Amino acid sequence: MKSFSVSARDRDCKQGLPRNAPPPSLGVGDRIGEGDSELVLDILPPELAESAFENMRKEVAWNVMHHQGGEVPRLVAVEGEVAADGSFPIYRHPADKSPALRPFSPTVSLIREHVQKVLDDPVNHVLIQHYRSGADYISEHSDKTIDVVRGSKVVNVSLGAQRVMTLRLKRDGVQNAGESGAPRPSQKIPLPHNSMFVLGLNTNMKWLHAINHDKRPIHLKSPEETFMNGERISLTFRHIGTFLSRDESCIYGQGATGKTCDAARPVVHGTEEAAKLLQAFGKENQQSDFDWEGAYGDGFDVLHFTPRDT
Ligand SMILES: O=C(O)CCC(=O)C(=O)O
Ligand SMILES: [Fe+2]
Repeated sequence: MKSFSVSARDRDCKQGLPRNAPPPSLGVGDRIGEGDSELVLDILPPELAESAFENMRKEVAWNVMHHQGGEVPRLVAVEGEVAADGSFPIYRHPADKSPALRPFSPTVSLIREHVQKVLDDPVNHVLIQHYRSGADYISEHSDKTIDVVRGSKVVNVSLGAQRVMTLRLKRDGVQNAGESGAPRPSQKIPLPHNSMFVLGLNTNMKWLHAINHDKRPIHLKSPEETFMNGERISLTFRHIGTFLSRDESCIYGQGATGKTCDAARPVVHGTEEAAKLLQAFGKENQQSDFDWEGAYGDGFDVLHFTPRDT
């Protein structure tokens, strides 16, 4: 992908902004995060961008997802590439239970083709999220990379109302943090309709990202922000390297203990394994020098997590 020079705004950010300065608003051509992330506009041809939202409303199997016993504040769906033998990719992250993966639906398939062309890399899994209004949001987090093919990038396609992606340096990455209470550098990236935000794994390691809620009254919002009645659909495409067998009894690949299809092992249901993986997820959220090999390298064969841990 293209790389961009450091903008004046970013230099300010790296040197530490005055305590009350608002975070810089970044876009195309700016250095975002660690410089391995970028915003791409007009990712889909106009006809597809125009029809995709309404088609996905009908074609996608929307679910309510739970985390720590409560409903997450947006609707979600999971789709992916199902192999001839029925095996399929899994993306594990702290949720009480993720929706079942379905094969790519027609409109999502078309979007995926454009993403792969622009990214010049394959993606085989998508988490689709419907932010029904400005009240829906996703809390600050790092994407969990146990199952994401190492060195690949995560992509967020935005359709509908413009929302803002906020990046914030992890606490342990801030110089003189602690007693002095140094402010944590933060960046805001408005995500317009028909754009693609590319999250590099280095940025994911050092920064947290969120779509904060936006409860401003409608008259304070721009036409871009009230487009589609304030609703937004995002598609988070990933290249996943961990797979489940058709009947979900066996697991193999990058994030499992058996690294190849032949070495597939039974899925583990033990709470101890789940607690260990949740602890590793917690580290990935907190540590800007997260040791992937140390935390995930041996692999985990658990699928479901209990509500209490992370
Ligand atoms: O909705 C978005 O653009 C962000 C989604 C996200 O961060 C995630 O699914 O991990
Ligand atoms: Fe994310």
